[in-house]
Amino acid sequence: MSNRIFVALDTPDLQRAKTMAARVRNHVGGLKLGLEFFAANGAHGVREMSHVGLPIFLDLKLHDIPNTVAKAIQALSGLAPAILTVHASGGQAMMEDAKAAAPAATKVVAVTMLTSLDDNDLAATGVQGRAHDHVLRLTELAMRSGVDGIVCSGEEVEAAHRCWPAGFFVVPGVRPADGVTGDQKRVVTPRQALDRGASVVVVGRPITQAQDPDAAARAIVATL
Ligand SMILES: O=C(O)c1cc(=O)[nH]c(=O)n1[C@@H]1O[C@H](COP(=O)(O)O)[C@@H](O)[C@H]1O
Repeated sequence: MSNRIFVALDTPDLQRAKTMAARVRNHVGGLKLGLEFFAANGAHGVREMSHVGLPIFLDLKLHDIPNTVAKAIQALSGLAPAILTVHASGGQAMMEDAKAAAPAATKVVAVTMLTSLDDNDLAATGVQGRAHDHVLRLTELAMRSGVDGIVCSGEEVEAAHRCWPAGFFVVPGVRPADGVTGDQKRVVTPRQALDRGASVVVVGRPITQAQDPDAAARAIVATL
């Protein structure tokens, strides 16, 4: 994949997602469709977006008992996304069953700790220690379970990559140097994320909420 930017099309509006994809398709390597899009448009919407001709990252962050996650993935398998997310905190058996249920060509990646959380948020959930250590523990668990990789922030990706050299690393929560962070807390630039070992970076609002999304996407690509 020459362009390693996936644009997050976080909208419930299929037409808006199509229009945005058409505007930026020459500047990004793939489209990420998440809960907001899927709740409104379902499998039909994902099929429509696949006509754009870019790899689809279906980000549903599945997190349930192993049987339920496996059956959900089987139900989605006709969509054959390039990338699909589950939560690493669902545990090893859940990740093993998720990988077994997914089409061979789909990379199953496990979300470690959301980029919208910091050390204090982690403590509030009852987990002792730093975000960095929590991410590395979950990275090892994901690696043992046989999934293809993880989602983490740019703050941990270098260490995670060292611990799992063959892993596939998705880094969201990236912002251009002058970007508004919004609800993201563990933030780096797209360039830093890739330099530190990200396989792909996810960029949403810095492109989709820009006055000129094509120019914003081009400007990010120019920094890489
Ligand atoms: O799995 C993800 O893609 C994800 C994990 C994570 O820890 N943080 C995170 O922001 N994301 C997703 O990445 C995208 C980030 O969007 P922006 O903050 O608008 O760039 C959203 O679609 C989130 O759902």
